[in-house]
Amino acid sequence: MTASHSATPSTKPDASTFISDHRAVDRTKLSQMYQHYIETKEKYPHAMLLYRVGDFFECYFEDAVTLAQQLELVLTSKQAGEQGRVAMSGVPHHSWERYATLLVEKGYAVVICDQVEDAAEAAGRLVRREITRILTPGTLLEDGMLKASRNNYLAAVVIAGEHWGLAYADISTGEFLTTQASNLEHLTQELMRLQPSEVLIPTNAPDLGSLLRPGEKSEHLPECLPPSFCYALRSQVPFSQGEARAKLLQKFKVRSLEGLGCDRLPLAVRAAGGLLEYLEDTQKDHPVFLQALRTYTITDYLIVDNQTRRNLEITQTVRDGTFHGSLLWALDRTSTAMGGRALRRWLLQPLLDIKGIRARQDTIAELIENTPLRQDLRQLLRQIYDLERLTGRAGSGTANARDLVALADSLARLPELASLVADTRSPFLKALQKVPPVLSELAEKLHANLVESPPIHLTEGGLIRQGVNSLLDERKITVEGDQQWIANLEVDERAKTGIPTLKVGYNKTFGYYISISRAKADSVPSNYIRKQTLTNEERYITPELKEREARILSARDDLNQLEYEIFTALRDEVGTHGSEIRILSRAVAAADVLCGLAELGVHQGYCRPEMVAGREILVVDGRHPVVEQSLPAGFFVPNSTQLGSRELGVGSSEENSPLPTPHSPLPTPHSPLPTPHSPLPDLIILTGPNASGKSCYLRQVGLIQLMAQIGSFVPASSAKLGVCDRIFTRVGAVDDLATGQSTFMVEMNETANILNHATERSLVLLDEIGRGTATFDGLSIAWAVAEYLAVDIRARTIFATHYHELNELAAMLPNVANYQVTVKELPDQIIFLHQVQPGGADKSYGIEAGRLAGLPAVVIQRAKQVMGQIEKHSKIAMGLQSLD
Ligand SMILES: Nc1ncnc2c1ncn2[C@@H]1O[C@H](COP(=O)(O)OP(=O)(O)OP(=O)(O)O)[C@@H](O)[C@H]1O
Repeated sequence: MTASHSATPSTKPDASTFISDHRAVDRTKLSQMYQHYIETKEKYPHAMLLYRVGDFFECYFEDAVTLAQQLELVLTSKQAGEQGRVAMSGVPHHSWERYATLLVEKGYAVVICDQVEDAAEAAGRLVRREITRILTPGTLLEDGMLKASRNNYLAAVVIAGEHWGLAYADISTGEFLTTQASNLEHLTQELMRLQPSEVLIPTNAPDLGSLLRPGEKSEHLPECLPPSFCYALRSQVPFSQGEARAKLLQKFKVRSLEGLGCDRLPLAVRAAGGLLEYLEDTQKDHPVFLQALRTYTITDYLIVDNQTRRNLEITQTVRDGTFHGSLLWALDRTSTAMGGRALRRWLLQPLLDIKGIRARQDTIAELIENTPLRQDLRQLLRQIYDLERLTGRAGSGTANARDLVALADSLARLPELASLVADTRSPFLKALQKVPPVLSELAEKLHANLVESPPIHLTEGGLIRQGVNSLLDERKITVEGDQQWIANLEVDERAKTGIPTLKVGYNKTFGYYISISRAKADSVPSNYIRKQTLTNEERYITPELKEREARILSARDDLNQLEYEIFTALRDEVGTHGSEIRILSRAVAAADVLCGLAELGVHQGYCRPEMVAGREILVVDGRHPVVEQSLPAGFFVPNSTQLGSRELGVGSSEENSPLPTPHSPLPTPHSPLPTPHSPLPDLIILTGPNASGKSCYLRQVGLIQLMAQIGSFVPASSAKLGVCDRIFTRVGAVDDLATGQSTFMVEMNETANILNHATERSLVLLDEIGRGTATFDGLSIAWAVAEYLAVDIRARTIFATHYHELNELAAMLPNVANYQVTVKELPDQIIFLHQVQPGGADKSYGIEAGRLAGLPAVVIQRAKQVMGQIEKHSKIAMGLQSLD
């Protein structure tokens, strides 16, 4: 590697000494290669062009500057003909994938222009180069560029007023879905759920084809699209109804879109068609194999907005964004990459349909009951590689021989899986029984053709077994014979010359040679022709050796070419079975998720929740699934929950005593605590000292509900749960500096969103409201919000607060109850019991918490004095008292 290519931090070069703008050059003065570079670059003005020159991929002009800056490489220059020096930066050819991945992760599209012939073949003329790959964040296939545990989505969006269409595909797994809905907020939420790597938007922007990197602003980016994604600006044409429809009909070889479920969804069709066109445009040489388009409806699933997903730490923690400590981390016992991705999808899209939930529960129950089946399945699943992605790579012609061997190994396991589940009742497991015989035959064929551990490179031979192809075998015998001749040559020549250190060697530049130490150089035979002199040795050739070499090299090239052809035919054959393999992959993924959940249920002592159509959330001895796993066994204190049992408008008149109308004068006090026979509350005011466990309890209830709606068993001794339509959370906000919003404004926006969208079927979890403003304002808002949720909406709500005044609501509203997290107060310390019990706390122990945190004693003393005074003269307390 030359210094100019080394991956060391860039130093600031003197830009006046070279040209870094390709438009500023006189092309006629550039040497031929640079002319070709510019021609190629102009076809892909918005991508980084990596151009193969010998052992490096190089960038010139502005791309060189970007490459050096983004990847901290040295920026240097290169003589480009009479024109002078141009900016240059480069990376070693064997590690281009690593550098391309980094660029793609930073939101760049990368075009690979490779040499497609040997420099020697070109013999003086310009080496032939071609575009071999176009990489954009949403169209990756390469193993090393994708995260095994998550899908890599390419999305396309079409917006028409308040209506929108969204299509998305993972080209590595073949998933392709589309939907249409109204309300742009839902579009934002859907994109946040998917976290696409790239989003296509049709625009009239002048710089079509460009890729906006995350955070990059553009007037062409509609406001409802979150700035955190990469956006590709595309022409409107492929997103038009006519073009898009035609593209879909042609791709899926159907006469109407009815079968795909989107014939009446014009925006969904336009988005899907535009996405297909993009794939054709960027993946010319790597045809993308997609499964039939599926149409879905966002309201068929539990809506968990982004805020709630974050607060409940479903896929990553709030504190540091890590996977470790998230719900997914706590639940994932899957054995395959496909199962891991499916579990993530399930968690991000829980069900509303009780039947669907119960079907998953039934399978988990069966797998829990049948321990041998569960264990055997898990054991076998561990031996199955990523069939979805291996098939995708085979279909697009990017799979190597190791991929095909892994695929064959996995396909060969499918009949074993099928026989394991022969007696199952579960439709999920039954799906594994249907292994088309053609797939077993394919596995056999791949095993019979490919060697057990083939090399990564496809053009250097060593891929195909003996006996597969007679021509190949013949050529192998010739090459082996020639190699033996070379091996014998060393022995013969040593004997002839009497030089025991004589060796026969090979290198790429000189081919085969005879090497003799310089000390013996005088005694070489006369037919030796000296070729190279090194410090300690002389290298020779003989006419005979060269003749043999030509034969060997040409035979070897032929051999390698034939092996490559046999290999690509096999790979294409795998591609033709893509659909069958992917159908089974999905079955394997679902079985794996359910097996993992069963395993988890057994080891963590989870129960099967009874899913009902009503509104109740009844949990006996519930636990937080993540905190429980982070604490030593037995340390977590279980707590029960009873919320919202009454069906609205149903039941006895006694049970359904009318609630006060919104904002009517507050009613007279009611019994503050629910007795076993009294109706269960819709809203719980939860008080308790700092760090007693309020937040943990809130989240526990939300997580149990969410787990139940993916069909999982839950951490509790028993549970009866009505299906929720949405889960909302509001948890201590942080300043949103990016949008310039204060803590309080973020909090109010989130609260407004909840009050505007929650229904009596929703679960609302509020962790403090109104703390970011003056005490009176905060308390008043908290009171009004609680009242609105309990009276106007009647959403099932847990409201954790340090405003003990809210406890008075329970005395006035029949569907509000007070609970507290208890502590034991000793003379010089507080013991956290983490028990949630009926009743309201009357103390916060905030000053005590300050003492424990190390505030100076005088400050603590003074704080106690001030508190005494406030309590004595508290207008808040007086005001509320007067409501009685
Ligand atoms: N049920 C429980 N069993 C055991 N430990 C618990 C339980 N609940 C909470 N904890 C522990 O107590 C710690 C504090 O809990 P949490 O953050 O929920 O308190 P909090 O009442 O919300 O505090 P604050 O009012 O200061 O926000 C947690 O980190 C957790 O480790």
